[in-house]
Amino acid sequence: MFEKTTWIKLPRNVLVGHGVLDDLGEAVGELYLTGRPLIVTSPTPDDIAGDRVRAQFDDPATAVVEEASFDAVEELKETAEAVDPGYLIALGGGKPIDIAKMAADHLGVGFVSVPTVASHDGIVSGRSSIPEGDTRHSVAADPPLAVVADTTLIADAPWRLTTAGCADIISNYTAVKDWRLARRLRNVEYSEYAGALSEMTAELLVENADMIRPGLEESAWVVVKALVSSGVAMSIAGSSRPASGAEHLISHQLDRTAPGRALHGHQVGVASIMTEYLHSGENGEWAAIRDALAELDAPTTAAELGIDDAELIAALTSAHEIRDRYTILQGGINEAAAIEVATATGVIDR
Ligand SMILES: NC(=O)C1=CN([C@@H]2O[C@H](COP(=O)(O)OP(=O)(O)OC[C@H]3O[C@@H](n4cnc5c(N)ncnc54)[C@H](OP(=O)(O)O)[C@@H]3O)[C@@H](O)[C@H]2O)C=CC1
Ligand SMILES: O=C(CO)COP(=O)(O)O
Ligand SMILES: [Zn+2]
Repeated sequence: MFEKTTWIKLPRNVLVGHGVLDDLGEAVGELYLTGRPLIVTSPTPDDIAGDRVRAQFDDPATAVVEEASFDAVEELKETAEAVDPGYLIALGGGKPIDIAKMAADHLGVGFVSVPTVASHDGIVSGRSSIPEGDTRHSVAADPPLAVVADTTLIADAPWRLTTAGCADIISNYTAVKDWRLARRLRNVEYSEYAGALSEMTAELLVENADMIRPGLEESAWVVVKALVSSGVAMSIAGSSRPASGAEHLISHQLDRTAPGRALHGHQVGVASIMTEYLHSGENGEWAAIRDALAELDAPTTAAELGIDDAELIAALTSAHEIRDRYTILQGGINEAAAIEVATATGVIDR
C-alpha cells in the first residue's frame, strides 16, 4: 500500500545566463504570483543589484538582513506582517536565501531565488541551514518557485566564493559514501536517483575543472548548473543527505568553534579529503579529491582555511556530536586517529 506523500518539490523556472537579472520580472510574471514582492537581501547584493531588481516590480518592499539566524527569520516575518507581500525574492548569497526560504515557508508564500554568488548548493535546495547555539538545523522548507542566476553578476563576484561552490560540489563524493554506509548499517532510506545525480554532478564539475577560471562567465555557468543539480538531488532525497555527510559535520563544528574563518564550501572540501581517507584508506581517492580542489584554487589544508592544527583536530573528534546523522564518524574518532588522518592527507603538517 502506497502512502500519499509529496515526493519531489522543484523550481518551475530556472534561468541561468548572461544578463538574466533583467528578465526577473518576466520570469516572476510567468508564475502568476499576485501581490507585492518583498525583496530579502544583504548589504552587498543590495548595492550591486537591488535597484535593478526593484525597477522591475510595482511597489516592491526591501528587507536587508545582516546574519543567518532564527532571530533574523522572526524579524523578517515581522517585516512581512507590515508589508503583506504576495511572495519573497531572495537576492544574494546563502544568508538572505536561507532566511527568505524559511520565512516564506512559515508565511505560506512562495519565493524566488536570485543568487549573486555561486558559493554553495543551498541556492536551489529545499533546505535551510541555520545555526543555533551549539547545533545547526537543516530545516526542510519549500524550494524556490524559480531561480534566476545572472552569470555576468556571478562571474564578477569574488573568485573565492565560486571556488567555495565548487568545493561544496566536490564534497558530494564523500557525502554519498556516508549515505550508502548509513543505508548498509542503519537501513537509512536511500535514493538511487538522488545518489547517482549527486555523484554525477561532482564528476562533471571535476571533468570541466579546466574551464572554471576567475572572471569567466562560462565558469559561472558550469558552477551554477552543478549547484542547481546538487540542489535537485537534495529535493529528490527530501534531505541534504546526497550533499552532506561527515565532511559537513566537521565544517558545521568549525562554524561553531572558529566562526567566520573560512567559507562553508572550503571547509567541507578540506574535510572531504580526510573523510575519503577514512572511508577508503591510503589507496583511496583522497589524493584525487585534494588535487581536484587544488586545481580549482580551493584550499586543501587547515592552514589555508586559517584554522590551526588543534582547532582542526578538535572539530574532527567532536563532529559526530553535532547532529544525529550516521556517517563514517559515527561514535567519534579519537585524537590519535584524527592526527593520523589529518597528517597522512597533508591537511596538517607535523
Ligand atoms: N541551505 C543550504 O543548503 C546551505 C546553506 N548554507 C548557509 O549559507 C550561508 C553562507 O553562504 P554564503 O553565500 O557564503 O553567504 P553570504 O550570503 O554571507 O555571502 C557571502 C559574502 O558574499 C557577499 N556577496 C554576495 N553577493 C556578492 C557579489 N555579487 N559580489 C561580492 N560580494 C557578494 C556577501 O555580502 P554581505 O556581507 O553584504 O551579505 C557576503 O559577505 C551560511 O549561513 C550557511 O549556513 C551553506 C550551505 C548550504
Ligand atoms: O551544505 C549543505 C549541502 O551542501 C546542506 O547541508 P546541511 O544539511 O548539513 O546543512
Ligand atoms: Zn554544503
